[in-house]
Amino acid sequence: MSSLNPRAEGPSSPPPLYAAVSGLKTPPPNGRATGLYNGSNSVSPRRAKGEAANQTQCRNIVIYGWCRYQDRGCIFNHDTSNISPSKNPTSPSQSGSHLNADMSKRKLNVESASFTPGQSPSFVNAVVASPPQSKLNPKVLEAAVFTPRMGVTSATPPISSAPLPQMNLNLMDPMMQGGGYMQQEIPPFPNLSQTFDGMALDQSPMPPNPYEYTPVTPQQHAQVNPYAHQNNPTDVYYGQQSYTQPLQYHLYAPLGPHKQNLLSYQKTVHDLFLKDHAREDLQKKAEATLQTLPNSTLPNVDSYHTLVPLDLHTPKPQGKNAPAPAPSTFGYTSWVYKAISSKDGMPYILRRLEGFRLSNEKAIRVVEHWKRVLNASIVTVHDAFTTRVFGDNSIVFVFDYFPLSQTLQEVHFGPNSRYQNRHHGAHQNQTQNANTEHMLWSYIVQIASALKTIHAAGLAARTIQPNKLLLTNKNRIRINCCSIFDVLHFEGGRTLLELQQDDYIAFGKLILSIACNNPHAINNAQKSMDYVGRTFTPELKNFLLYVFNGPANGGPRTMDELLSMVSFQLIQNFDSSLHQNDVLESQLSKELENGRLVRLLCKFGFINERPEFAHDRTWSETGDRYLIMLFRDYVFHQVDEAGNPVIDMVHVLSCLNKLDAGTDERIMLVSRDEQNCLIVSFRELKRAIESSFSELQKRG
Ligand SMILES: Nc1ncnc2c1ncn2[C@@H]1O[C@H](COP(=O)(O)OP(=O)(O)OP(=O)(O)O)[C@@H](O)[C@H]1O
Repeated sequence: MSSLNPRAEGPSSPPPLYAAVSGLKTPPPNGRATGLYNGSNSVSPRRAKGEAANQTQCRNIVIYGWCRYQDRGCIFNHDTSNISPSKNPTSPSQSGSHLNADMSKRKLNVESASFTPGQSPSFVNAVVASPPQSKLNPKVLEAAVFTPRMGVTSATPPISSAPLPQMNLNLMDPMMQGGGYMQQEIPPFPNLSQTFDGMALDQSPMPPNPYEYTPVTPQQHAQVNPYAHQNNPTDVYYGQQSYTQPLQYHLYAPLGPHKQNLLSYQKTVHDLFLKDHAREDLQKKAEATLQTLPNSTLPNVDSYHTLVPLDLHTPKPQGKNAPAPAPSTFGYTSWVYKAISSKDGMPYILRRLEGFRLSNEKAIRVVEHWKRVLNASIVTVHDAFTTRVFGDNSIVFVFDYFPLSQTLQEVHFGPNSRYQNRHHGAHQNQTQNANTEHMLWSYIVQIASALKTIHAAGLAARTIQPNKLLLTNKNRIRINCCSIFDVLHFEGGRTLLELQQDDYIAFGKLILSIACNNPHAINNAQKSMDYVGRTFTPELKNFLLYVFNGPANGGPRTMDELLSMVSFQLIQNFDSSLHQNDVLESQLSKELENGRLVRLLCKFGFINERPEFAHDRTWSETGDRYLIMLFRDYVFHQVDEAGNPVIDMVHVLSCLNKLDAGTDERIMLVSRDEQNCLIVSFRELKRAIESSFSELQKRG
């Protein structure tokens, strides 16, 4: 992979309080490395033949100035007197901003060795803790941290009892630290086994040894899979259970179902977001919901305003002398409006029946019963009232609104139906038949579920017909206009049992007509049933025979009997809907954090390049702003070795997510003139952005 350098112009040398590190390896390609450097010379320096171990300088002393194993069996020499102060990174004399004066001679260039992610933490420890102008052999800097082999294992005290190096989380405060990032004791890898909710930190013993060196074979180098969890302490992002990182719920997690033809670590940008067709569908629905009618003369009705007529395909009378329109299913001219409720701001459907006079007050109270009937396959009715705002006596029913829904009449038998070319008895291939049957069973299960609820509530649907079933999504239907017939025919004189039995027959007629793709299939019932028998499975025919003829014993049809007949289909439909749920949840998870990222980008935008503060030293030259500027380059302005812009959305998203999560992963920021490098964690960057933003707010 090619090495990437930020552009060689723009923000150059940092303000002095940031100590720089020069002569480092090039930054990670695309900055996406999640691990730490493991240079090519990462093997431990060997002792000269014959040299006693206790004569060999302990490498932890050389690098860190101390060895945590000194009193616990480390067999190497811990005498610090022969180490020059310049080699001791904790020496105050070496800290501070003046370090960067000499040390940026070696520029980064494309010849620099590339960064290899996922390795030992030694590199950053070494680099951050060691002043670059020291006389240390660079190989020492690059060497893996040395872990002494303990003499007698059984006598070794548990690691947890050893004092851990003191952590100072206030890494960014140059006053406190006297040297910016250079002087920081790198906190050990988070020890603790954190509970899953990320709240309680378990301070129990046995933290992992942060300095442990895990050898990596060349083969492993070649096959580094950034998503693999190898129980390696450097895998802080991909193996979180084992570590005490706060739970990284800010990061996008790859929920299934997944594409099979990609390698396990490959992703496309589209994989990170909602599928295009789902987005388009939702956007169209949102647009339809918000649609208004320009220059509308429609009145406000009760507490509903912004009426938009929806049943435009049905010709309606225009003007006083226009001929009377054909009565609707309900025997009255019917109007369907989308309207917004001023009570809750939600869209609803108002179905107005023109010229209806309510003769019995009790009739409209039936709607109260219906309001309590809740089923996913029923369009819920919310209210009913009479009104004269249209200049006549009208009754209005209020229903849930499902944007861009169509009736089954329109979908299967309308002029624009995609099923219109299939005529009754026309030859269809096996796949088409299987698809049609799948759809029919889906309809059957949903209607049966709705009828079960309705009948159990002591009501009858009375509107099982193609123009009163709404298709609100693929194969997703709902019974519409429930309650209307109950109000209109309140004193109809028919028993509940009769009405419920009628529901079964209407159910059968609907399924038969869709199966035969003919709205009048029932007119030639025998021929239609023969067609169903030839084309579909025997279960479908048996279902139709049951709803048309009733049980063999001549008794009334019951929902329980019907449901037991279709139980296998119920299970299959349930399974499909669970799959669908999984798909939707996976889609949802992709959009989960978008708002968060937009907020983060807004903060970036507010902070960066503020011309009015360009000459304000307290704003433009303090460390935070410089750091944020370099980070902006790191995220957005990467170039390849030929100087071409690298447009890598995944890199941007991954950086922003880690930034917002404030992870401890460190990255190297390089000034545009390549004179200065900073090694900084996302946690520090997050703190810088937060403090800059709050300072901006104070000034605002
Ligand atoms: N609850 C609803 N949510 C969204 N749109 C609806 C709803 N109810 C009806 N519609 C829309 O109104 C249109 C007309 O519905 P309607 O029930 O009046 O059908 P119709 O074929 O005109 O029946 P009728 O002959 O009884 O008037 C439907 O195509 C649908 O787009």
